[in-house]
Amino acid sequence: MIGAERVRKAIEEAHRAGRAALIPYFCAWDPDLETTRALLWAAAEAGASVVELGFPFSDPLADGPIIQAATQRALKHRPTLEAFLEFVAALYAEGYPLPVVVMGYYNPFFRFGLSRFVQAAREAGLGGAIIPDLPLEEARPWLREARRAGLAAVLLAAPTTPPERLERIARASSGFLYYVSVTGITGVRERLPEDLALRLDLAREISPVPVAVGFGISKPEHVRLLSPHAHALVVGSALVRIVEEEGRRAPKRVQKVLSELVSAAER
Ligand SMILES: O=P(O)(O)OC[C@@H](O)[C@@H](O)c1c[nH]c2ccccc12
Repeated sequence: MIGAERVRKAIEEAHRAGRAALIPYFCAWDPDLETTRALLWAAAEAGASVVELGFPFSDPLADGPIIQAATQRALKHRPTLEAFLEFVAALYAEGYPLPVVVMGYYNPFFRFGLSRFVQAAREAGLGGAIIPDLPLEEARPWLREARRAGLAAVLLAAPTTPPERLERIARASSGFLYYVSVTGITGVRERLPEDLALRLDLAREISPVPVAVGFGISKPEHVRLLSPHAHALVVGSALVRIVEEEGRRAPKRVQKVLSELVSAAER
C-alpha cells in the first residue's frame, strides 16, 4: 500500500475500533536517534495510529518553547535528510507497524530536491510529509510530486481559515487534513478554544480526507472532549516535555502517558 493510503487507512482503522486515532509527535534525534527509535516503538505499543516525526530545522517558526528546545538538542547531531530517511528505512526493516509522516520546514526539502526527496521517501517507506510553512498557493510543486509518489501531503488549516478556503485545502490534502486548534505556536495548553468542537464538525463535513486536530492537546480531558469531533488527535509538546525531563529514559513514561490518551480517545 502506498504512503497516503496507509496513513488514511490507519486513521480509519481506529475509527472502526470506536475511537479517534492518536498521532504522537517526536523530534528526530532528540536527545539522540536511538531514543527516537525507542520512542517510536513505545508509541506503537501504546496504541498510536500514525507517528509524526519532526526533522529538526534551525528556524522552527511555528514551534513553541518545548519543541524549540527539542530542536536545539537534536541539531547538535547535525541531522541530514539522507540520515533521516535511512533511519525510517531501518525502522521498517525491523518491522515497524505504524505509518510515519515527517514534519519539516520547507527549506531542507527544497534544497534536497523535491522529486529526489519523494523518490527516496517512498523507497524508505515514509508515509508522507507535513510542511507547515508551505501555504496552499506555494504548495503546487510539492503536491504534484507527492501525488506522483503516492505520499501523503498533509496541509494545515486554522480557525481563521474561511470555509471555502478550508475546502480547497482539504481537497488538496492527502492522508489527512491537519486542523490547527489555535492560531499561534505549538505548546501545552490548559484550555482549548470553546468553539473548537463545532469548528471541527464543520471541517469534517467539508473535508474528503480525515481531519486531525493538533496544538495544545495535552491531557486525557482534552482528548475526551475532542475525540467525538475529530478523526485524529495530534499530541506533541506534552510528550516532548517528557523527553526533555527524562532524556534517554523517556520511552517508558511516554508509553504510559500515551496509553492513557489512547484510552481517553474511546468514543
Ligand atoms: O505541541 P502540540 O501543541 O501538542 O502540537 C502538535 C505539534 O507539536 C506537532 O504537530 C508539530 C510540531 N511542530 C509543528 C509545526 C507546525 C505544525 C505542527 C507541528
